This record gives sequence, C-alpha cells and structure tokens, in this order.
Amino acid sequence: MNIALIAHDKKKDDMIKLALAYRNILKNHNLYATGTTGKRIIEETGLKVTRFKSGPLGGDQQIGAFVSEDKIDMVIFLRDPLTPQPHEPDVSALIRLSDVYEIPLATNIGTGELLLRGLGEGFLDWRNAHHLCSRL
Ligand SMILES: O=C(CO)COP(=O)(O)O
Repeated sequence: MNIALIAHDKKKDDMIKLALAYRNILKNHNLYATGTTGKRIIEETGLKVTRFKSGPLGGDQQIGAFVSEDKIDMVIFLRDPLTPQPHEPDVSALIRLSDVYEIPLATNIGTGELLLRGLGEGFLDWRNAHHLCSRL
C-alpha cells in the first residue's frame, strides 16, 4: 500500500508518536510525506519515506496529484485546526481529492490510529483488488 503522511507543525510530534507506535505496520508499506514531516519521520523512526516538497511550497499538491493518479491508498494528514495556514487552499484541495477518489483519510491522531490498525488487520486489502481491476 502507498501511504501519505502529513502533519502541520504543531501536530508533528503526534505524527512521530503515531509512526513509532505503528512502525511495525508502516515498515511493510511505501511511505510518502511532505518535506518536513518526512524528514522528521526518517530521522526519528528510521522508516523509509519518499519526501515531496514542504507543504507550503507545494507538497500537499504533489500528494494530491498522486491521489488523482491512484498512487495513494491512504492519507494520514494531522491538521492543525487552530492555526491559520498560508497554503489553506492546498490543504482543502488534498482533502477534497481524497474524497473524490474515495481514499481513506484521517485528519487527526484518533482516526489515524484506527486507519493504521485497520491496515494491519487487512481492512484495506480492497485497494489491492481495486488496483488489479483498474489494470484490466
Ligand atoms: O504544511 C504541511 C501540510 O499542509 C506539511 O508540510 P511539511 O511536512 O513540509 O511541514
């Protein structure tokens, strides 16, 4: 599975906690992240992550493009709802595209944990069937 991990600055510590707690599940998947989130995950968890640009510099849009190309199976985007973001339109666009393509999306650590547990239990295996069908 291809998983996108993104966190606003005040939520980055939560992302690290989540990634450490579910490291054994995440290590079996392809991880993608916006620039700074990815840097921290790599440094603090040892997980392998493909990094895009930083969010405010276009990283959210790059991940959105992957979503639109069916290259992302799950998005965990720990948003900070209390701090205005200069790139708010990009944030909304990524969330919108995840809904357009019906990609499981978590915007807080509680739902993020549920998605990762579900991933470990195989609840997202339908995405593999979906990929097989789209290739026919
Ligand atoms: O701003 C972000 C998401 O909107 C995250 O970007 P960084 O991971 O580069 O901080």
